[in-house]
Amino acid sequence: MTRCDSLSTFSSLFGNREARILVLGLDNAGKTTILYRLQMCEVVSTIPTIGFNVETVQYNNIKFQVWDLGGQTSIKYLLFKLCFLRETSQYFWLRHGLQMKKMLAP
Ligand SMILES: Nc1nc2c(ncn2[C@@H]2O[C@H](COP(=O)(O)OP(=O)(O)OP(=O)(O)O)[C@@H](O)[C@H]2O)c(=O)[nH]1
Ligand SMILES: [Mg+2]
Repeated sequence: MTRCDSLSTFSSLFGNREARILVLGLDNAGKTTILYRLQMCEVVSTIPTIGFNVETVQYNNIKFQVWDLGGQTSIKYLLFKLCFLRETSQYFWLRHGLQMKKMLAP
């Protein structure tokens, strides 16, 4: 899927407006890779995200503010709270099937 294909899919969800997207997932799921793939059309090498990355991605008339939240357990539940408390247009939980057990662990 190209960058434009991906953004076109997102834009069909939001229509013509600004949108804030929260990308959630376990560590090493590929969240930061997706963020920079959308923004720069490149697959960049990443390191584990401490805290978050936030970038703006423009596509046609739509401005996406994409929040990529580090998946480390210590901040995972804080970020969940943020997700529900703040005004967020959409959020995505990025997961790998083999990580379900880890996600469900206390
Ligand atoms: N094979 C494969 N590897 C991927 C893919 N997406 C990301 N990776 C690799 O997975 C590793 C982790 O990617 P990140 O984007 O840093 O993962 P993350 O979800 O941001 O991780 P945290 O910041 O720790 O929460 C990197 O080595 C990426 O190159 C994918 O679609 N396929
Ligand atoms: Mg990351």
